[in-house]
Amino acid sequence: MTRETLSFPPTSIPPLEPYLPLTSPSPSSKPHLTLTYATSLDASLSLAPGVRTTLSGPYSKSMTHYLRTRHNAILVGCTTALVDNPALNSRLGSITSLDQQPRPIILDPKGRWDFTEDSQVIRLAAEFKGKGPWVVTKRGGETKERGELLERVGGKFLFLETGEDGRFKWGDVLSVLGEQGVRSVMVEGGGEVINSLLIDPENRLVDSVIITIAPTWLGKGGVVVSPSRQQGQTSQLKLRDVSWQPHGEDVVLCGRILRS
Ligand SMILES: NC(=O)C1=CN([C@@H]2O[C@H](COP(=O)(O)OP(=O)(O)OC[C@H]3O[C@@H](n4cnc5c(N)ncnc54)[C@H](O)[C@@H]3O)[C@@H](O)[C@H]2O)C=CC1
Ligand SMILES: Nc1nc(O)c(N)c(N[C@@H]2O[C@H](COP(=O)(O)O)[C@@H](O)[C@H]2O)n1
Repeated sequence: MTRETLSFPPTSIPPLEPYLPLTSPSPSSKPHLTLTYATSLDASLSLAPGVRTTLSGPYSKSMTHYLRTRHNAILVGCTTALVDNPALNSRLGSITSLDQQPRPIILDPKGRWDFTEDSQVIRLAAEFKGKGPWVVTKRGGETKERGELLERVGGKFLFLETGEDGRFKWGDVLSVLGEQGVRSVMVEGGGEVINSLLIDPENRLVDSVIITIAPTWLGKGGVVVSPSRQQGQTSQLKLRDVSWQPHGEDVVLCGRILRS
């Protein structure tokens, strides 16, 4: 498939800068986590689970590709990897080396992502247009064949234990990525990934939020961002240091989570 080449105007960078990871972070700190996704006016990420849905217009899309160059890694859940067959690289025309590409990370505790050499992210890594993905799984979620395929394109499996809910603790995910030298990660989705991140009790993991809001309603039945309220919770989950930036017909909301 021929992919487009994008450009992001340098004048659009300064308003984003306060929300982006430091270029020389302390090696001991946890990786900077930017939560970034595109949503409809009714908080949907897609029309339905399994339906890849374009929300970003051309300007906010190029912003996302710029953000991808400013993070060491880009993380999605295995349903997104399965249904979207995403590229997870940056297609900015200004990219000159593989070092500028983010490392794709797929959360896949049960080994559901059935990637082959034709999967976009694998093919692009083989063509040096993206880095080989790291698949975070539970022991038993890997196969020898998939491990070999990942290794051929510079990727690998990373192993973590899950809790009783079958999920990884987000703190463990960030620790294992930190041990691998990742200093910044942008989490793109999908719904389960974002909602599970937002119910973290202390909200100390998300450093900044950059959300593209598209002028459209997707209607009921979509994959919605709406974290479950914790038992007895009466407070709202709010943002601070908020800025709104128009990008074409979309608006980009930047902020940090207000900690209680
Ligand atoms: N508009 C946007 O910016 C984006 C839209 N999407 C859309 O989202 C939809 C997919 O979302 P969902 O169905 O909610 O699936 P998802 O992409 O969040 O993946 C869910 C799976 O990821 C794994 N997972 C999630 N959190 C985990 C955790 N804490 N520990 C361990 N494993 C974890 C589990 O295996 C779970 O079944 C797709 O339709 C996709 O197109 C996805 C990313 C961005
Ligand atoms: N920023 C943004 N806008 C949209 O309209 C989207 N549908 C998404 N989806 C996310 O981007 C991934 C696709 O990436 P590639 O273009 O294939 O590299 C998709 O899997 C979602 O994570 N994002």
